Amino acid sequence: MTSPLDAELITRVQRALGPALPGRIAVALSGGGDSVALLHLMLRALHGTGVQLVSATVDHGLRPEAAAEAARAGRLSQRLGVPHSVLRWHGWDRSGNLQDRARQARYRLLEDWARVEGVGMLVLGHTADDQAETLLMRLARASGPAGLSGMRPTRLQGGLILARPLLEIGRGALRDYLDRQRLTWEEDPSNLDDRFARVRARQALAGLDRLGITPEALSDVARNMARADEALGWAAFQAAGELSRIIEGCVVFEARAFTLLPQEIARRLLAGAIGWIGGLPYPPRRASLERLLRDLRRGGAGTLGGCRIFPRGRGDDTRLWVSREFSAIKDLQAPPGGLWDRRWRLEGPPPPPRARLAALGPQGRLQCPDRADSGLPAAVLEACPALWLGEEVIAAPAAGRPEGWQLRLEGGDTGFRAGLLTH
Ligand SMILES: Nc1ncnc2c1ncn2[C@@H]1O[C@H](COP(=O)(O)OP(=O)(O)OP(=O)(O)O)[C@@H](O)[C@H]1O
Repeated sequence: MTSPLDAELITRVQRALGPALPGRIAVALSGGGDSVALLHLMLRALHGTGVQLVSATVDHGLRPEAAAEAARAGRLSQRLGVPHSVLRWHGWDRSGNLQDRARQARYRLLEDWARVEGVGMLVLGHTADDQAETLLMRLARASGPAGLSGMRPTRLQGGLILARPLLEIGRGALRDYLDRQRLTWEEDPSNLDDRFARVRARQALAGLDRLGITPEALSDVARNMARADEALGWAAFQAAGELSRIIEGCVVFEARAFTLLPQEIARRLLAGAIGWIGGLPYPPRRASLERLLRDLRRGGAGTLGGCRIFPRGRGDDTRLWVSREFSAIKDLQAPPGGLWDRRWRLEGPPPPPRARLAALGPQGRLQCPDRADSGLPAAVLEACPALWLGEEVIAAPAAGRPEGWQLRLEGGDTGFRAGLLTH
């Protein structure tokens, strides 16, 4: 018999998973209470669907008892009829922040394993309490709507769906479930270590309850913010369609219309353009972007994230260019057929031996007598790729010297606009 409390949890998990399920789903099983509850609830939520469940535990090899814990998690999984794998991390080279490195390694190991196993969805045991702690930590960083959206319930990562079906369920309800099912779990000692911001956030949350700031309320805030963030992304996408063009890999805005945009939309467009051109792993910081926007609104220029941002033209014809910054790529080289600056290829006849791709730069620009015909600003030309042999430019298609060569933007020029929807 399924109790009403259990039935409600199962329904909430089913609703979070959605109707379109892949043939194989994997549970990231740390062995802690949340993911043990997740494994058990997934089994019941998927009963009768024909979906095959598997699980894996990452042994980071950082605590002596970790291997035994992973083995215990494995035995529990097998006992429930769910095939289990242990994934070992050997990679810490004592550089960087251990927690961060371990987390990145964990996600990578789990994702790689899931792909090999033919898994379409990997589920993680983050709860409403984890979400609330994340939100508190982001408040401390004065995040905007994107940051305050917290962790997303689902995310597509290289063809694999990462899902968090417990994200709106409190840890307390899960502990009660574990007790009712007589399931046992491991306590992670780092959960009590208040050197970690997350642990301090958890302790602070206990005091906020009296104000009605509960994990559930914060998790609702995250959901509301996610919707607002999505709408802002959509508005930025629309605005980009109306007032931007891609020219030689630069994003070019109509300056007047750009300065009339709401600040948040202008900030997103600028962050999107800089992210796309500069290939940054993280968007530029909000404060730097706002400073730059203020300068641009006054007719100024600036550099940020390996890009140069400047106005050109007069009156209503003024355009705002976001271009690669020459000094950020001046030492970058690639073989002629290779990818240069992550996004450019030069296609053409067989190149002479020892030819190389590099930025045209100020020296190269002077070797292109027809450069003015391109109508491109000097800063743009200097940051464009050219084919060099020693000190000589042998082709620079953007600067009026194609010599049978063509520049191609890897992935086309839709990346800028598409990125506005996903960030
Ligand atoms: N060692 C592990 N092996 C397998 N899955 C794990 C492991 N550690 C964590 N997970 C998965 O990640 C979920 C969240 O755990 P935890 O909050 O410790 O991880 P995290 O990835 O560090 O979270 P965050 O990204 O919020 O820092 C767990 O419920 C579980 O599904």
